[in-house]
Amino acid sequence: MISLTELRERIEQGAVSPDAAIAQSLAAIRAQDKAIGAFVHHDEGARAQTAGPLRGIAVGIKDNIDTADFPTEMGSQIYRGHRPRGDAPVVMALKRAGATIVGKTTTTAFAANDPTATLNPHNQAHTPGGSSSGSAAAVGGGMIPLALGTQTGGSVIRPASFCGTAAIKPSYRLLPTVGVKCFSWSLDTVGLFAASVRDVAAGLAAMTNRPELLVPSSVAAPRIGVVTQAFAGAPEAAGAEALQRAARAAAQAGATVRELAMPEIVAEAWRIHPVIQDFEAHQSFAWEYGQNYDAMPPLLRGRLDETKGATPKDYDAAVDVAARARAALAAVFDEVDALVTLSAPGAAPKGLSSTGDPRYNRLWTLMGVPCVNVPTLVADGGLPVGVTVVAPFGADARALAAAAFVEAALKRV
Ligand SMILES: NC(=O)CC[C@H](N)C(=O)O
Repeated sequence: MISLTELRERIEQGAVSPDAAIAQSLAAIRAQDKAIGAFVHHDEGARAQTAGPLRGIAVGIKDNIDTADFPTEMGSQIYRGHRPRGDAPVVMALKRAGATIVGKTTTTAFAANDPTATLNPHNQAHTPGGSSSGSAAAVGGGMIPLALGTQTGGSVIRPASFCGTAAIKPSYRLLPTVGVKCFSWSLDTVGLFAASVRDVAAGLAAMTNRPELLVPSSVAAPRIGVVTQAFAGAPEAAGAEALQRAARAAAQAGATVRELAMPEIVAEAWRIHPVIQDFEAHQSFAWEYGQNYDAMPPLLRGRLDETKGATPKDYDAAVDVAARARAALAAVFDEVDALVTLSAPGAAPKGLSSTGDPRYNRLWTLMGVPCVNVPTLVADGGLPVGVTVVAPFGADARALAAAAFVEAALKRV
């Protein structure tokens, strides 16, 4: 993978020019993307900017995010050739920080569950995950140092785990979702993929102009609660092993580590995430579903067919559960600094019929809390498996620092 912070250091030292850094990514895309299929469109003529903390950094943007310089097709034939007039604010934030947008990365149609043709860069017989399939595969495959994705269920953290990249799903609304195709406005969150936790932090700090998000050179050992999310069912062997390994490594590095059960209302929030997602999706996709039914992606359409009966009363009750669960989860953090949990049930599933299961991701999306994927082990077939580090709402710096601690601890075992 291309490390953003290492590349930036080389650019600052004059060892590589910003244009050469962009050219390196374009060459990597040319060499690899025919096989992987991470990009929908990319610009062979992309050039570096001359100033800004992200100068020379080639970025891929998930194709459900508006760009003026590339079509934005949402992974759906309904939007074939669609070209927004302007850039989404998150794209402008990258440009203002000096980054170069080199292309648009594949998304499952409307960031739901109908798989793309993108392959996992570590093992082409497997899915890269979704819905941010192209962003995870492009960073994991060493084509670009930074990419944007979005998460409504588990669409940033899970593909990051499957493709062996670090990633952050920041606190809800830290990054604006204006100009992002809406799926569920209570859940949709823009996230970042990069090679390491420090790289992700550097990207987010530059985009938001919040240097406090950078990981300090030394991180104090955190108090960690390990959460198995038993309410979501048991993981596969590789998922369980990743969680154990991360917990053990953190403890050996000096962290206080203990298993933590979630309050019942938090488990209840896990159950009702789909009620909120699907009720809002019916409104978000009212035009596509109502006027383009036949062209809708089949899995998303089927899901909307199944959930047509949901009532405002069901939705309001779910919103109430979510609010109470957020308060209960905040209290959990009186006792620990961060949680460590599963990023996925196991390694990336074989084949391209599924992008994997978001069951260990969706609770945290609904809670709005920052989540960082830390690559943890490599399972059979060369497939990576990560864990998720979670911090309280608004404590993105703490999530990143704790994740960097776990990442460094894993390197020592
Ligand atoms: N965009 C999303 O996060 C929702 C898609 C789906 N629930 C998933 O996580 O795979």
